[in-house]
Amino acid sequence: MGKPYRMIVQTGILESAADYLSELGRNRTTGLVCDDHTAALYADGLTKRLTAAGWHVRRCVIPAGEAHKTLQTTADLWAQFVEGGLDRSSLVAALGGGVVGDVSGFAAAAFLRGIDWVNLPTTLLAMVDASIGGKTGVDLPQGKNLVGAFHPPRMVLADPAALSTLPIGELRSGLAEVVKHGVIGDPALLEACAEGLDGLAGRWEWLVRRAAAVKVRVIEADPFEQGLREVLNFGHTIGHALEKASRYQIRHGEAVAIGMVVETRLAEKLGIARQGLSGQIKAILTRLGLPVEVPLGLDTEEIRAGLAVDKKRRAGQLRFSLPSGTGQAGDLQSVQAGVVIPIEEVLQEVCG
Ligand SMILES: NC(=O)c1ccc[n+]([C@@H]2O[C@H](COP(=O)([O-])OP(=O)(O)OC[C@H]3O[C@@H](n4cnc5c(N)ncnc54)[C@H](O)[C@@H]3O)[C@@H](O)[C@H]2O)c1
Ligand SMILES: O=C(O)C(=O)C[C@@H](O)[C@H](O)[C@H](O)COP(=O)(O)O
Ligand SMILES: [Zn+2]
Repeated sequence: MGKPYRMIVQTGILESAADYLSELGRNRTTGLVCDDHTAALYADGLTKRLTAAGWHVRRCVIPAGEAHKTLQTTADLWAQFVEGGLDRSSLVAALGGGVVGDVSGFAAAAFLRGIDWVNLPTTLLAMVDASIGGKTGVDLPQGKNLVGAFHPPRMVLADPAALSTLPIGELRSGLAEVVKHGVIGDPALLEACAEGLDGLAGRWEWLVRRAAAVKVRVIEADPFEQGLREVLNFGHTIGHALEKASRYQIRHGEAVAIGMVVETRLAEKLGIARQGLSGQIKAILTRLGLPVEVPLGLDTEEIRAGLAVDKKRRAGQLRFSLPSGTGQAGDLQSVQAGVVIPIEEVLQEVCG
């Protein structure tokens, strides 16, 4: 296990990020990694405050979007780190969503054989999921997240105030992972999500804390995915294949939403899930405005190719993390990992 690190969820915390980061050492250089959008929205304020606190800030901007979660973007970042004079005492600070976090963390993991980084998540998805647990990495043309490293951040500061500028489609995408965490281990999250977006107004800090807490429980028990952590992949075996087959036109959370419904139908057919569970999950996702059906027009062979490279496979067999019911508070037993299903059966369910 890496060094323990703090995650703080607090509205307005980005305003005092410099104070928190200074706990990790002073007068250091930070490579502040943002994408086009977070650079325009949040980088100036943060740079000013970090500079006032004695940090030397080198801003490194990457293009926004999953299509840029690549080795090329990582190589561009490494070049910016060198030009910016980053050394082994420097700190990479990822200011953005899951894409910025995954690429920055991976760049930090390999730069000079590994330097510290912190995560300042600005999307709901990154606050409740991507910023936690140290999975970093990039996509290859062959599939999602195929290259990466476990490299936990030194600190995570999540500021729900940043959600005020987040486009609604991105907010919905993050809610899919909240629903996933609800199924894994917190019925209160599912009840809140069943109220729809209007019912969540004014409750974002509560929601982020509660959803993040489920992931924290899982990764504390199994940081390097030796077993239990695979439950966090519920919806992802199919979700990742759909993302790739859509050339990343489907957002990660949207693909996971569809993946959770289809994978729960498979669980019902296998007798793992009680009948009606897929309908219950589908109703909550629909209420949140998330897609629940595989879009027409995706190429079956592309989906097959995406499934075939899933990282949970063993000896050529696809393994799924499937729910039996919805989680009980304090219990992480509702999703069963390692369920083997033949690819033709899966494609039949996905493509009809
Ligand atoms: N490492 C992990 O454990 C983990 C977990 C879940 C997901 N992921 C990965 O995370 C990625 C998805 O993350 P995401 O949904 O945050 O996507 P993203 O990083 O692409 O962000 C979505 C969009 O929102 C913009 N944005 C970010 N913050 C904003 C703000 N506050 N206001 C306005 N716009 C803002 C971004 O520029 C981008 O256009 C996927 O690559 C997925 O594989 C990783
Ligand atoms: O942290 C995990 O473990 C997860 O599975 C969380 C997922 O939501 C996330 O999308 C993750 O990036 C998937 O990891 P992968 O190992 O399937 O690439
Ligand atoms: Zn995910």
